[in-house]
Amino acid sequence: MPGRTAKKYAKGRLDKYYHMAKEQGYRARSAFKLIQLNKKYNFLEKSKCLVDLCAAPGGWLQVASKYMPKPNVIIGLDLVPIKPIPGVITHVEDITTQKCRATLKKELKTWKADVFLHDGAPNVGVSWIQDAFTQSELVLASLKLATEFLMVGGCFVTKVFRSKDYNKLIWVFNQFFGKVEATKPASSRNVSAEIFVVCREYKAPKKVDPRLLDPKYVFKEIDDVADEDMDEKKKKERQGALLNDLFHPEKRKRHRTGYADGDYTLHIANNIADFIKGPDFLTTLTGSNELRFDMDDFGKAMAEHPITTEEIIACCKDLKVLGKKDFKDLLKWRDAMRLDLGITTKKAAKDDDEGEEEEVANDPESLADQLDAERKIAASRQKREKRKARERKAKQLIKFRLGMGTPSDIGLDASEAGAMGIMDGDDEGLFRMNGVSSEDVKKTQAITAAEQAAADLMLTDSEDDNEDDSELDDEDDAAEYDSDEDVHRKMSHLENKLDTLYEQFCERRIDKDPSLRVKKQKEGAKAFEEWYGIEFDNKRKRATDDVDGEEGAAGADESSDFSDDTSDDSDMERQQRKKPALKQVAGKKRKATAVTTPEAPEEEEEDATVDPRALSKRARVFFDNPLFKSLEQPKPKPAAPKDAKLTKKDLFAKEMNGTDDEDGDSDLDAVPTRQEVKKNNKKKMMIDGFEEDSEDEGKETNGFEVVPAGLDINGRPDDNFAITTAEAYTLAQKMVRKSSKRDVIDEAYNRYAFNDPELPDWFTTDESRHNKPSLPITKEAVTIIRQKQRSLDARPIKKVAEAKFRKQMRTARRLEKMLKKANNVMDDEGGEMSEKSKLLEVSKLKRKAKGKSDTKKTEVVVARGVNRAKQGRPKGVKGRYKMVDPRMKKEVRAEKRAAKANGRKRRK
Ligand SMILES: C[S@@+](CC[C@H](N)C(=O)[O-])C[C@H]1O[C@@H](n2cnc3c(N)ncnc32)[C@H](O)[C@@H]1O
Repeated sequence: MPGRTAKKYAKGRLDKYYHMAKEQGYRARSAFKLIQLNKKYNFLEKSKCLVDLCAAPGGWLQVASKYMPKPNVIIGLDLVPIKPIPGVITHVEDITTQKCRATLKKELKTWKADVFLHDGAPNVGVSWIQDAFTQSELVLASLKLATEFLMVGGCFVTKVFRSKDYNKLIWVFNQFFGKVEATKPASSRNVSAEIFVVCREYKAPKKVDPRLLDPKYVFKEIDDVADEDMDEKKKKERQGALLNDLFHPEKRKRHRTGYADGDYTLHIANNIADFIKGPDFLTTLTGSNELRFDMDDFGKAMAEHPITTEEIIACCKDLKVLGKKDFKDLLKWRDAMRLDLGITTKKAAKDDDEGEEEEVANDPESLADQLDAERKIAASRQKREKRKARERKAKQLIKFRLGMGTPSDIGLDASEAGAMGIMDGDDEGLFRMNGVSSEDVKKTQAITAAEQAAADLMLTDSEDDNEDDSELDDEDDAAEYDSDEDVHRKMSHLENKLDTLYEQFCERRIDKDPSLRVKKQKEGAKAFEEWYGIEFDNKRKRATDDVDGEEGAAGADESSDFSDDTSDDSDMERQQRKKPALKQVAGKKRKATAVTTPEAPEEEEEDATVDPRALSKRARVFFDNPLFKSLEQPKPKPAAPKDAKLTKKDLFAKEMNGTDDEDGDSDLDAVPTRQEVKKNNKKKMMIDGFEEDSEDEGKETNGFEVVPAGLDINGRPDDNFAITTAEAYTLAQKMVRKSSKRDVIDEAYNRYAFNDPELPDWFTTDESRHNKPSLPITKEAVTIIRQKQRSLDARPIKKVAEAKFRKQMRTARRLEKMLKKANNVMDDEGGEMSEKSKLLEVSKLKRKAKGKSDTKKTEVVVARGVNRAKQGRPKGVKGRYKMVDPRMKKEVRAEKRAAKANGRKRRK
């Protein structure tokens, strides 16, 4: 894109020297080149006459005028006019012409210049080679002028380009000057091929050899001499090197002496005739980008020659992309063409071929080397492909791990998947800590193993035998996870360890924190109650109260169930003997789904081992589910003697831990159906899901003590069972209607209801904080509950009522006393008091009893506002009063303070 390149180039030009030149008022950034050259060689300070060739726009002239001592003569010449600079003479001249010489002579007259500057650069537009050549010509032209008008010891500063002419120019300079130094000032861009040569101590020879200043001679003669001097051996060496460059361009050596000959442009096109006829055809071939057939008639004839194939023409169009074979074809074509044209004979051609073959054979890259190199390339390509395949596989494994692929994606077929533990069709996405299926375990292990293998692959890709290693690894992994039992064993071992550690952690925490201990106990009791019902807890409470009696002692023991295992055992044994059916309550909650049917036979009712009254509301709701109706009730088995010995706590612990014995099924058989519950309780009164047996109140029936729910004055269950929350109210409302009741029951089977009892403790503990259903509430329910709460709040609290009562009592006592005294006064047996004084005394006592003092209070009224300067009773004041003004109040206080202080002084 030319636009972009131009922009970039222009931008790159705006460097710091550009900005500095702008700031300091120089016309060109090149001014700094002269400043830096002068800084190094100090030629301006001691010169009085200076000639600047190719001076436009005048940057160097500005510098010269600034640094040269005054008065001075500064002459500037250029092809283009230079804007006037004070004290500087400028002319429009071509420095290569005689006219320019005449102008200069006219200006200088008999003077000789101290310094000659030349910063000429050919105007661009022609080819680079042409530019370079003209530059060299310009240099020689400027040198020619300098040799004519420079004074002895004078200085000549010129710009040259690092080209094949560079050394020749330096040689010429050395013929005229005592000191010749090439330098590149910092302000000269590195990308520029320009270099500045400072020639000092001009020798001013009386006779100048015109050939030294003739470009044709200077640049040609030396080249020809060199070619002639080149002996046969060197020629062969050069040819060999050129062939090497052709066949192995990647090994081509850089020309460190300067720019490669002719390598000035990006694209070099030469005439095909030079290649066919020229003696230095190899140089032409290596130094060209293109060999053109259209430069002259010879070329055109060559293009149409029958030997010239289209391939040859195509090859000649872009030589830089050709390979070894193409170059060989080109050389063969050249030989054939030369033979055909009669330039060479067959014998000479044969000799040439031999020579060429010899060169090729002498080439350091022999065929064996080439084969070796090619083998290396093939091996590295293979390695690269292997690495890429491994990386691809690893990526797919990661994808699979993230659930974005299938085992087939990672190149595992069914058997491999099986071996590695990846099961097809396994859609269980979640891993469980407990009860992990063998499939899950295998899958996890396989993924881990596969990931490990992938990591190994990624890490060791540089090794040749990596693949073998990884294969071995895979085999090892497969062998490692061959056995399900092994996997189970390992997993359960790990889980046990984890559980143990968690339990230890919990215990330590509870030991440290007493509040946690209390909480834990409460939770234990609550959980127990959740399952067995509140009766057991009530019994425990009662037993605690009844410590003195025999029963009380037993109860006390029972109450210690929660802390002492041994006492609990003995006591519960007794309980078990009494109520063998109790143990049948035990069973896993989730297993209980396989329990009873409503159509259970009559005789089985007797074996209904659990009294539903003993169950909590939650447990009953669970077992009352209509789902159980459809299940067949298996025949109950007699209670196992082992279980009979178990205590309630043991049973509870068993259930809470989810551990079960072989008799688990029989336990489950004992859970009663709703019909059984109804039959068992048909003589009993049901109150809000809790029963009361008035006859058996306080007694133990069917293994559980039945404690009646309290009733309020309206005969409704007391506050323990009252609807106190908006949730309960909403629920109750729903339960009234048949359809909504069904919904409630259905909704009760939610994810919160059936927690997997096999989940680890640490998980359930954490979950219990958040795993609660949010029950729906209605606006109406909220309003009712609020009103209820308000009415409750309106009632006086106990303490206030007590305080009021105490006050009343005190008043009553006071009145009693007063009455006694009043009676005494009235009975004045001595007759010392008059009737009037008796009345006065009685009324005084009366007031005293009421807590009122005799002395009337005097109200102090400040005389401000409406009362300011008011005579008589102030507004709105009854009884005694005293008018004061704010000032007086302060003065009175001050007086009091002073009096007090005086009194103290006097006392001292
Ligand atoms: C790089 S500029 C010189 C800048 C100058 N040194 C400065 O500081 O302002 C090169 C100049 O050489 C001039 N030039 C090229 N060929 C010339 C020739 N044959 N005769 C005179 N001037 C020539 C161009 O016109 C151009 O202005």
